[in-house]
Amino acid sequence: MASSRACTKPIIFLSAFTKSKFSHQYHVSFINTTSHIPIYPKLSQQRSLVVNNVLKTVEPTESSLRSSNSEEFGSLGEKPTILVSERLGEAGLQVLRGVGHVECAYELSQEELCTKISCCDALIVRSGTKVTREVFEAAKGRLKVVGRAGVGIDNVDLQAATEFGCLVVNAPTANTIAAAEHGIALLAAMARNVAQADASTKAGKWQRSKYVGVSMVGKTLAVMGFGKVGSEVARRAKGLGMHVIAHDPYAPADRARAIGVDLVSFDQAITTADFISLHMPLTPTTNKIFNDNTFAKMKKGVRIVNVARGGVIDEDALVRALDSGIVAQAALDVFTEEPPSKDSKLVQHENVTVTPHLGASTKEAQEGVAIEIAEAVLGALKGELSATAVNAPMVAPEVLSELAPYVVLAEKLGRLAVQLVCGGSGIKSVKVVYRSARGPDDLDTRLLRAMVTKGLIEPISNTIVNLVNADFIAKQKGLRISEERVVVDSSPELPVDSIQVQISSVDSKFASAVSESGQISIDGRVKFGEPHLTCVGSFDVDVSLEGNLILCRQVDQPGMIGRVGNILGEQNVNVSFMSVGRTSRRNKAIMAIGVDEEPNKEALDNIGAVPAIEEFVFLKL
Ligand SMILES: NC(=O)c1ccc[n+]([C@@H]2O[C@H](COP(=O)([O-])OP(=O)(O)OC[C@H]3O[C@@H](n4cnc5c(N)ncnc54)[C@H](O)[C@@H]3O)[C@@H](O)[C@H]2O)c1
Ligand SMILES: O=C(O)[C@H](O)COP(=O)(O)O
Repeated sequence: MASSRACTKPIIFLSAFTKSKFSHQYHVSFINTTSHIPIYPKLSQQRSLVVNNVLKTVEPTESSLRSSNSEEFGSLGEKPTILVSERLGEAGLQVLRGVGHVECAYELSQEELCTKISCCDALIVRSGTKVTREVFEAAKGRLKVVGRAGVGIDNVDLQAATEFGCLVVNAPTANTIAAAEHGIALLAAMARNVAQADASTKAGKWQRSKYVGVSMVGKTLAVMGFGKVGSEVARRAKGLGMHVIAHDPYAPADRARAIGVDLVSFDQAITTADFISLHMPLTPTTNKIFNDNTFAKMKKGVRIVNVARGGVIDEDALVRALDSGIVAQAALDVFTEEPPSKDSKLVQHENVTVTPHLGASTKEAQEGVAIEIAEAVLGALKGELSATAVNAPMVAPEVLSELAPYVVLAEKLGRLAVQLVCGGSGIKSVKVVYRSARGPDDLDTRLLRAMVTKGLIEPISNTIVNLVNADFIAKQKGLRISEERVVVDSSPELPVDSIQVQISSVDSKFASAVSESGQISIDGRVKFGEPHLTCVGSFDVDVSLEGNLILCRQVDQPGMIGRVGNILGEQNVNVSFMSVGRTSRRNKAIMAIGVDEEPNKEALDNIGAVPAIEEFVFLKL
């Protein structure tokens, strides 16, 4: 049950002081697209790409991206700088050049990369650039996004990226077919000794009996990793008349069945296969998963293709397995170390066919990957979160779209709440209570939690918080953020009825913000699409959260509004909203005053000097 109480006390809303609700300072709009998931939280704020939460609505079609210009990054003040450290298709470069300064600098040493990165907002890499923790450190907070023009992100230190609040996006679909075709090319080339026979013939020999191959039809192929590439390889191998089995602990059996493939256990796959094709990512679990033990279980004379990642094979063990004849042949596109050393026994082995990581290297795939990554990177630079983000939670576009105004509310409540704390950095425990008519499983609060966290942390530190690093930063600062869902009887059309932020075990600068249960507590809701503060401690208020806010507690008596209004007016401070919440007639009241400008010390002193005012606080939104 909710520990929070309902705000039931009367509210006096002073429309005479109210500016048009449309003259707000904050605008939020979202981009709805199937290829990009927009993200609100000023992902790139540390580089001032999105100031005052302004995001522009654009149609993120390919054509609009092509025609887009740096105005979409208007708040950056200048075009973003994008470093492309490996060759990228021209179409993608053109998309990038339409909006940013694009520097293509290939084969950089780690030192050179670290030097350049401090001047870059985005970095685009393929598999050849190691984006290590040192690179993120050297970026000094400027790097907002790393775009991996391809699938595998094992060359990017994701943990470091997350800690530095840097989004990592990849382009996971455009090279699938190219990789699958290369897998099949290697399979067939290996089975028929194409590479070896080619070299021998070019050397003037005519060795027809030496290069007798093996047939593929009717043979069992084990596809290890039944994802995008694996399933396309399986489909093609079926077309070659092979019997295809697959191992993938996470793949749905019905997807495999649909293309006539049986999902089997790891051991079943490797013990029964004549050919094994590797298509799993390199992870701590798959690292050297093919080793002396696993080779020993394989059928003698098995043939192995690897277009996934070199690291999934213990390469020394593979040499031993080739020498002993357990593995008859291998065809490898990828290596633990790339490029492999010139005297690599594996590369030089006569039963091994090698290519230099060419799986994704078709013209078509590279153009597709380049466009895919350019769109994802530009989206991230605009404050959107690409659907291909790999170190941030995925939030469905429709969820984001309906949460848009609540996201603003959540950040502002966090921002207000922390300013109510004496010495804000001592906060340890925060609770966010969401009141909603929807069932607990029908509201994704990760984005809201991230924004409350952002609001809580940013005013009291120089850390920039976004959806990528919010949970990490909170944990790092020892801030425990718990969430509570309260089902209320309101419209299920609205995702959230109200949000309450409670901070416990702290003293407040404004004692009236402390609720009866002892925590600093503020509530807000979205009204007319705009965030409003609706409750402070035990007092109901109703003030639009824009500009800045003065909260005063006074003895409820006539003339208070006029007196404070006059003081502010004399200092040319424009009052945008006023609202008074009171406990009972002529008793205690809280006056919430929205002001466009920051009042000077004299104005604040004068407000404090009004005899009926018992306490007040100025809060920056
Ligand atoms: N050589 C190249 O140029 C090239 C090109 C594209 C992709 N790749 C690599 O191929 C691999 C697959 O790419 P994809 O696009 O199909 O990725 P994907 O994510 O679509 O598929 C990977 C599959 O591996 C499965 N998997 C994870 N752990 C596993 C395990 N322990 N055992 C078996 N399966 C496991 C996953 O469930 C997933 O279905 C990646 O390593 C990628 O980097 C290489
Ligand atoms: O993971 C990938 O996408 C492939 O390995 C392709 O890598 P590349 O972009 O370096 O060719």
